[in-house]
Amino acid sequence: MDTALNEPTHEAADAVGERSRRDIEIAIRGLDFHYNQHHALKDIDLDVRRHETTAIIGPSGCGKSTLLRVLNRIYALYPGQRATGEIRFDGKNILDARTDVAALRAKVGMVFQSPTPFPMSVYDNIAYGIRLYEKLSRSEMDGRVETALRGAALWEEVKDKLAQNGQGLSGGQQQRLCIARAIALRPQVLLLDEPTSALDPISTAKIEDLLDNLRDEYTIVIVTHNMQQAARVSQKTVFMYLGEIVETNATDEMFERPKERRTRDYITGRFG
Ligand SMILES: Nc1ncnc2c1ncn2[C@@H]1O[C@H](COP(=O)(O)OP(=O)(O)OP(=O)(O)O)[C@@H](O)[C@H]1O
Repeated sequence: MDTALNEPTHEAADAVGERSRRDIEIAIRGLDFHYNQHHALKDIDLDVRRHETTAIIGPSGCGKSTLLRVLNRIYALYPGQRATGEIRFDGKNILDARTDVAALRAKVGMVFQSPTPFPMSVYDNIAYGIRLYEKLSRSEMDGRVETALRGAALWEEVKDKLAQNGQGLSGGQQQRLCIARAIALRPQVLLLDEPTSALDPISTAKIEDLLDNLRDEYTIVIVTHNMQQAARVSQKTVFMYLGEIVETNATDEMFERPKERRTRDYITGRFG
């Protein structure tokens, strides 16, 4: 009797299942990716949890950037690149041919390895993308630009230089400008492909702090070669090797008690 009383009811178990489904921002199932004949991602299954930072690590060429590029379908700009399987986001499979790719890219923003500000003013770097999607008054736009720059921890450094060319900022400031540009569109997900690899340690620390704050509002997926960085910024880590996911785990677990020998070898620097 006691046991029966202590066992969770089906309703309770369903409620837990429902809650954990709601916590998943992106559910990837059976994802394969080809660059023409090259099979770069093989049968990937992964849940990306909401308001968490997921780090993707693994040796060069294992498919980290490819996986990131599939999540906002940026690959679709290139002929010969194709993805099959399912990536469920916002209740739809984004690989479906009917997906509105422009709307998807507004919801799933991307920041690249090298800072890529547009050759225009700091202000217009932010306003440009917003204007593609929304018609705002000048004062509304001013507010959105300021909010985005504050969100990227850049406002104090550029508030008196909004008319200056964005390409004239320091490398670290340019990368935060790119983050501001992405969050100005109010995305749900931010994808970052080695965002600090071109930056000095102080700029890197600023971006890492920023990522910690951004997690309150966004779901973040970051590709990094730097294992200390993965350990510092993420809650979940994915280790990839030769186009497959070898291991996915809570970041602390992954670095303290890797389950797979290949993960252990990689994080202890035996290959990669
Ligand atoms: N445009 C392309 N055409 C053909 N093959 C490609 C292309 N881009 C990447 N690949 C191949 O796909 C595989 C995965 O590449 P990807 O860039 O995703 O790896 P990665 O883990 O991000 O590597 P790195 O850490 O060096 O950036 C590699 O074998 C790579 O050579």
